Amino acid sequence: MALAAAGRVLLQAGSRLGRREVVDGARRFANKRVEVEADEAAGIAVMKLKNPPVNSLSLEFLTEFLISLEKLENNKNFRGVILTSERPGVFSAGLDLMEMYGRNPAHYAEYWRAVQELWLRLYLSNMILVCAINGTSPAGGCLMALTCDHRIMADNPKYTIGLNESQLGIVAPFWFKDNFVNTVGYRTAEHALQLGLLFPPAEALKLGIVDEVVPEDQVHSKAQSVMAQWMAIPDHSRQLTKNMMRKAMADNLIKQREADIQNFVSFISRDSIQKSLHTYLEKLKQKKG
Ligand SMILES: CC/C=C\C/C=C\C/C=C\C=C\CC(=O)SCCNC(=O)CCNC(=O)[C@H](O)C(C)(C)COP(=O)(O)OP(=O)(O)OC[C@H]1O[C@@H](n2cnc3c(N)ncnc32)[C@H](O)[C@@H]1OP(=O)(O)O
Repeated sequence: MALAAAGRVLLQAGSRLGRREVVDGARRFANKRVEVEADEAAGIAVMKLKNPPVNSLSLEFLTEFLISLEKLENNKNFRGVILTSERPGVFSAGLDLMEMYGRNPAHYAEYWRAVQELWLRLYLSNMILVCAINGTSPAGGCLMALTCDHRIMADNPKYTIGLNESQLGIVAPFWFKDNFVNTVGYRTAEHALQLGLLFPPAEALKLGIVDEVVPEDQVHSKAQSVMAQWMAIPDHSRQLTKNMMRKAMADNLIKQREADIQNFVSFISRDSIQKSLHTYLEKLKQKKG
């Protein structure tokens, strides 16, 4: 119920944005920040993140992404989604720092609800989610990948993935942490989260953050072939199994969703945390100069 209500709010927000949907022969639809190549006959869609320059998860991006995902969820012909970036090199730079810096508490609360919604929708999706990680994927970008059923990363040592929040002076929320612990195990998570480590593909594979590392030009074909394997499993048994594995963790957030929002708002509003974010943003700018 809570999920459905939040979804409606996002849909309303989406229509307020007034984006015109572009339909290309029923096989492709797009809003400004997400491109969907939908092969209804095959039952597979490719969702490409396209929020330049670095696919940060801004409020507008989250709204558009959730609307696109919901369209696919509502069409029973779609059984699988491949998530990837329209801009190879960066899968996603994670949460948009500008949504968490210098804003007011009401904005922080609205933003955090949308971030929660993204995680819940992806984590509990009945569809098969395969992540084709064709670039760097820190923090919230890594979280998106962690919600998927299978992760394939491009074999480029320049790309990294992980939860680096502590390097920014912020803390990965408990549900980021739970998703990570369930993927890599407690000790690895404890170590990586405290240090805010980002891992290149070979190490990410060793730790189980990703399931496969393949040459960069094969990420998409590999994602398609993995999807074909998963599609061969009957939906009902796969979905019931997925739900059995994931429901408890998602319920843990659902039951304390409002408290989590309040925690986030009071944490992110602290002067010391705003100062840390300021320093980090300056560092990002200086890197350029
Ligand atoms: C007690 C606890 C209670 C509650 C929990 C509390 C808090 C939890 C809070 C939050 C959790 C947050 C999770 C996150 O996802 S935080 C985001 C982490 N992301 C990063 O650290 C990535 C930062 N970016 C980079 O490292 C690089 O940009 C890159 C490697 C992704 C890409 O490098 P490039 O060289 O290709 O591009 P840049 O020149 O660096 O960037 C271009 C442009 O984009 C801006 N930018 C980069 N990342 C972000 C971002 N995440 N959000 C907003 N903007 C971003 C960057 O500043 C440049 O802007 P300008 O062109 O200079 O304007």
